[in-house]
Amino acid sequence: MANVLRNSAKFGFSGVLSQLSIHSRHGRECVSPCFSLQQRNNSTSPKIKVDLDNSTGVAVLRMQSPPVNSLSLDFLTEFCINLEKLEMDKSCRGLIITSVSTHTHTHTDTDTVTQSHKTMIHTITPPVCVVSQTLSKVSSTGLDIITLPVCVCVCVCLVSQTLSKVFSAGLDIMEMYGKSPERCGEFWKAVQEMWLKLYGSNMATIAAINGSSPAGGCLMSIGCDYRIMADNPRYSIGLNETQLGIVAPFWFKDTLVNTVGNRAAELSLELGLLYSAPDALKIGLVDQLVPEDQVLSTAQDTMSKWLAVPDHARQITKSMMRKQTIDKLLSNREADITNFVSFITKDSIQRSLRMYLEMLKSRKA
Ligand SMILES: CCCCC/C=C\CCCC/C=C/C(=O)SCCNC(=O)CCNC(=O)[C@H](O)C(C)(C)COP(=O)(O)OP(=O)(O)OC[C@H]1O[C@@H](n2cnc3c(N)ncnc32)[C@H](O)[C@@H]1OP(=O)(O)O
Repeated sequence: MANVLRNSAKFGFSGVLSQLSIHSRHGRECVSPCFSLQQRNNSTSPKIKVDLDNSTGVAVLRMQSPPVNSLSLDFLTEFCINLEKLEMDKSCRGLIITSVSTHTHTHTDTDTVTQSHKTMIHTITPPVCVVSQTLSKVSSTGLDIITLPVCVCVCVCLVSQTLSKVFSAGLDIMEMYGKSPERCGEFWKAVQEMWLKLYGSNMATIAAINGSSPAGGCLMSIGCDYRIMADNPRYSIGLNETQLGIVAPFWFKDTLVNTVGNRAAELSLELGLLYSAPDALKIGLVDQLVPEDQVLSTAQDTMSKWLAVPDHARQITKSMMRKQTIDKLLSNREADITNFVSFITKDSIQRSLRMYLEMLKSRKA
């Protein structure tokens, strides 16, 4: 654990703050007034909202990065900053990780809002000037000209963008597709950092899984001490990397083995299985199923049981269980980054990723 904390110190606040996103994948701007507003609301960053209840010592970290809480470099950086802050806050003993179902984003100055199926104008706060316009836009193929209705809002307006029913869609595939080796290396280092901080956390951690949680989303869940999942037939969870033509790294595999045992992990990884909530419960991938509207309250009740155990005893025991797995990555970090970069930049892997992305989009169409 100490190793983990020492290591994370390298990723100090000033360094990570300077990496904070200015643009999300969806081209939305996060300007500094938005950040300060979030701070007043006890949130520490735009893609993640954290509420620490000082009376219980329990923090709830809500992922709010539409459309699917994918783990981009920006997202991972913010996640690590938040974890680091909570870890250093002696009043925080427990952490619940979940996804919000609605994301509120603040825009300032002149802003263009495109009304798509995932975006709607939620509130417009006066003083505001709304001008209806027609926007001509060249599609990504460069062939079609499409016309979209837009509203141009001057001054301040609040926009609400709905998240899919996901906990997290895992690593942001766009971070692995068509990127330079340097950028891939930077991204992979952030993925490692997220796992090291979470798996090695001194806090008691509970994943309140209120949506689908494939691949990296599953890694985040099994990085916690306990998992409560919504009993919803639409949701699934698992390390499905092989289905994308990619391979789960050894520390993903080790975390899964530590959670469900060797045989279930072997089947699960080789076949790239995504489990329904009841099947995930059966193999021990999650610990408890509850109706969707009770996921967070159950996590809070469960957390009080975890916090009834004296911290030092729980932490030393956790370290004893996880240290070997953590140390294995710590002593192979650079080699793991090199492996990832050379694997992911291969033409054949890039082709697999492209086909997978196309499949995701065509499925929607
Ligand atoms: C031998 C040595 C090995 C060394 C190491 C090497 C290898 C690397 C290992 C890498 C490990 C990788 C881990 C990962 O996490 S990979 C990501 C895996 N994730 C998935 O497979 C999930 C894909 N997504 C879905 O299944 C669904 O989107 C959903 C999460 C179930 C939600 O479904 P739904 O509500 O219907 O939403 P849509 O499918 O319509 O998606 C909305 C938009 O979001 C885009 N999307 C979805 N997932 C991702 C993602 N992971 N990254 C980026 N973008 C994503 C989707 O395309 C839609 O975009 P659009 O609106 O622009 O069309």
